[in-house]
Formats: sequence, structure tokens, C-alpha cells
Amino acid sequence: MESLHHDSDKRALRRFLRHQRQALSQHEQRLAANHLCQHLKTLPEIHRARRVSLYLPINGEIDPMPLLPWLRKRKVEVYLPVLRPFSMNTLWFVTYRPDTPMVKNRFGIWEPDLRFSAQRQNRLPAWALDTLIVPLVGFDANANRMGMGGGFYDRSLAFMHHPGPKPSLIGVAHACQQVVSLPVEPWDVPLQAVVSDQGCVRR
Ligand SMILES: Nc1nc2c(c(=O)[nH]1)N(C=O)[C@@H](CNc1ccc(C(=O)N[C@@H](CCC(=O)O)C(=O)O)cc1)CN2
Ligand SMILES: Nc1ncnc2c1ncn2[C@@H]1O[C@H](COP(=O)(O)OP(=O)(O)OP(=O)(O)O)[C@@H](O)[C@H]1O
Repeated sequence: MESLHHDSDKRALRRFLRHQRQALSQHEQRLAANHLCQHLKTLPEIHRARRVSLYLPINGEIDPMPLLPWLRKRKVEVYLPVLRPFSMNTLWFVTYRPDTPMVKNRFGIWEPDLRFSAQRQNRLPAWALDTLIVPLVGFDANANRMGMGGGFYDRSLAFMHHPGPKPSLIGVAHACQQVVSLPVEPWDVPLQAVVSDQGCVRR
């Protein structure tokens, strides 16, 4: 595919890739999730991390949750992205434990409820995490990414363009979400790597 230059091309590609992953059967999804997590477990960015964010999948997204028992065993603190209230489309990262009270957000994604997230000791800004597992709609061989189009991760990770602490960013997606090349926008925050059910591409 040629590189894409227009917003309408980007929207069409996003729609196409979302259809691709939604067409996977439950069996294919489970297999892909297990393969993904086997690859993730080999990454140094995961091995050295003490605080990791995952996400709860929707719309055919690859499921990173099979990693959870492994992380818990290693005493890694696990966080989920939460739509930050009263703030323009940015994310907080909230502790995910077996007793964390959950609600559906406006996109139908389960997230820790507001009373829980509002307590400071239960959340972190993205810069305080060691590694973020970032859900993707599309990626290319250079680990460029395309998300849901809300700009949530890009906005929440804008600090990556400045000096200071920087977490590792690992994108994850189904192998069928890889394209030849994606346009890079000025606000895009580069990932270290993208991991799929079929392996890992590095920047
Ligand atoms: N599982 C998961 N959780 C996540 C994300 C994600 O991509 N996946 N996010 C990553 O950013 C944030 C939520 N961002 C989202 C952005 C757009 C849509 C979405 O479905 N948009 C619809 C329009 C819906 C509407 O406007 O009401 C669409 O694109 O059709 C969903 C989540 C935080 N949590
Ligand atoms: N740092 C930022 N500050 C303000 N707006 C931003 C920032 N980053 C992205 N945006 C806005 O978010 C919108 C969506 O961006 P884009 O299409 O790149 O989303 P995306 O690749 O799906 O990323 P994400 O996974 O973060 O949603 C764009 O209109 C862009 O202007």
C-alpha cells in the first residue's frame, strides 16, 4: 500500500482494519491472545517493569489479559487506562486488582469506577509507569501506529516529546492489522515495538 496522506484514507483504513480483527472467530481470538502473551513475556521491557498498563479489549482487539496471572506472580502492579474526567480526552492509569470496582465507560469499555479512580493512591500518570501496553488498530514494519482515532494515547503521552522520565511503549495488535506503511503525524508518539500473535517488530 502507498503511504496515506488524507484523513479520509486514514478513516477508511481504520474501518477496514477494525473489520479485519472483528472477523476473527472466538477460537482465533483465544489463540492469538495466547501467542501474543508468549511473545510479550520474552521482552526486556516487560521483564524489568514493576508497573505495567494493560487494557480490556473491545471490538476484536487482541486480548493482553492472559498476561495478568504471570504479572501478578511477579508482583508487578497492573494498571488500566481510564478516561480522565473534566479533561480533554486524556487518560489516567488506575490500579487493577481483583477487587477494583468496574463500570462501563461511554465507549462500552470496562474501567475502574470514578470513586475508585478519584483516590490518588489508586492511580498514576503515564510517565510514572514502566511499560504501557498500547492497543492498536494498525501498525507497520517500522512500529508506526494507528489507534482508535480519539488521540487519547497521543495526548496522554505528549510528555514523551520532552525531557524527563519515559516509560517503554509496546503496541499490540493482531498480525492481520499490519500494513505496508502508515503516515506519521507530528503528534504521534513512537513505540519501541509492536507485538502481535506472530512476533515482534521494532522501530
Ligand atoms: N480497549 C481499549 N481501551 C481503551 C482504548 C482502546 O483503544 N482500547 N483507548 C484508546 O484510545 C481509550 C479509549 N478510546 C477510544 C476511542 C474511540 C473509541 C470508539 O469506539 N470510537 C467510535 C466512536 C464512538 C463515539 O464517538 O461514541 C468509533 O471510532 O466508531 C473507543 C475508545 C482508553 N481505553
Ligand atoms: N498531543 C496532542 N494534543 C492535542 N491533540 C492531539 C494530540 N495528539 C493527538 N491529538 C489529536 O487527536 C486526534 C486523533 O489523532 P490520531 O488520528 O493520530 O489518533 P490515533 O492514531 O488513533 O491515536 P490514539 O490511539 O491516541 O487515539 C487528532 O485530530 C489530533 O489532532
